[in-house]
Amino acid sequence: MGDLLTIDDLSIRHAGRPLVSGVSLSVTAGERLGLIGESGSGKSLTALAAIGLLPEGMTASGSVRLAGREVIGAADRDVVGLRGTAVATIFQEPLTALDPLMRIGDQIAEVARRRARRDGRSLSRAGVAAEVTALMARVALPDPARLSRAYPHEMSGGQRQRAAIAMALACRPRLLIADEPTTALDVTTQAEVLKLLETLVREENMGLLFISHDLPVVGAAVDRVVVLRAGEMVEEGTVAEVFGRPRHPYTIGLVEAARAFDRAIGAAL
Ligand SMILES: Nc1ncnc2c1ncn2[C@@H]1O[C@H](COP(=O)(O)OP(=O)(O)OP(=O)(O)O)[C@@H](O)[C@H]1O
Repeated sequence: MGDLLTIDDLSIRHAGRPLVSGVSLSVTAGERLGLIGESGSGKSLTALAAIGLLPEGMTASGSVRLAGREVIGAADRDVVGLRGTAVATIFQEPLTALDPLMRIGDQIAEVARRRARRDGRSLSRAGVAAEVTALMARVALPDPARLSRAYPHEMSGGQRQRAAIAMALACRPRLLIADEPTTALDVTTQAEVLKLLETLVREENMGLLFISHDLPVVGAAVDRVVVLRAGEMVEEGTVAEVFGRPRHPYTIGLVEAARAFDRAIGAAL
C-alpha cells in the first residue's frame, strides 16, 4: 500500500544476454533504500528501468510500478508525465543534468515553471524568483542572489551537485533516485551532500532509491539495502543486518573489503 516504486521480478536482456534477473524491491514514502553491488552488477539498469528509460535494444519483463502505474510496456507518453513529477533523478556527474550555457538560477526556474504548469498553478515572475531562492537555500547553496547568476563552470563540484538536487526538488517528486550522487565529490563534500539528502528525504517525506558501490556511503545514506551481483539479488535487509551479519559469501566479501580498507586507513593515520 502506498509504494512509490514497486519492482517485481524485473529482468532485463540485451541481444539475448540477461543483464538483470528477477530483481524485486519497493520504496515507500520516507524510506531510504540502497542498491549496492560491484561495477556492472545491474544497479543503473534497474534504476533506468524504474523510470522507463532503458537504452535502445534492451527488453524488460516483470513489473515496475511507479506511483501505482505500470512502466514496463507502457507508451512513452504515459511514462514521460511521471518523470519530473512522481520521480526525479540525480546522477554522479551533475554536469549531465546542467546546461553549460544557462545561468544556474534560470535552469532551476525553468523546472519550477514547468512543474507549476503541470499542477495548473500560475507562477508570476516574482513567484518563480522566490521559489528559486528558496530552493537554493534549501540545498544550502551560499549567496543565492549571486550564485543564481553563475554558469555551471563557475561553480565547484559540490555546488553543482547541490544545484542538480535543487532542480530535482523543483519537480516536487515523491521519489528521488540518486545514482552514485557523491562519487565524484571529495570526502568532506560527499558527507555534506549525504547529510543534505538525508534531511530532505526526512523533511519532505520522500522516498529515496540510492545507488552506490561504496558501502560506507550507502551505510550512511539509507535504512535498508538490496545487494546485486551479476544482475541478481543476493541479499536484502536493514543496513545493520546486511553490514553487521552478512550471509551471502559475496556480501561477506564486500563487507570484509570495506573493513580492511578502513583498517588500512586507520593504520596510515
Ligand atoms: N547500453 C548498454 N548496452 C549493452 N550492455 C549494457 C549497456 N549498459 C549496460 N550494459 C551492461 O549491463 C550490465 C549492468 O550494467 P549497469 O550499468 O546497470 O551496472 P552498474 O551496477 O550500474 O555498474 P556501475 O557501478 O559501473 O555503474 C553490465 O554488464 C553492462 O556491461
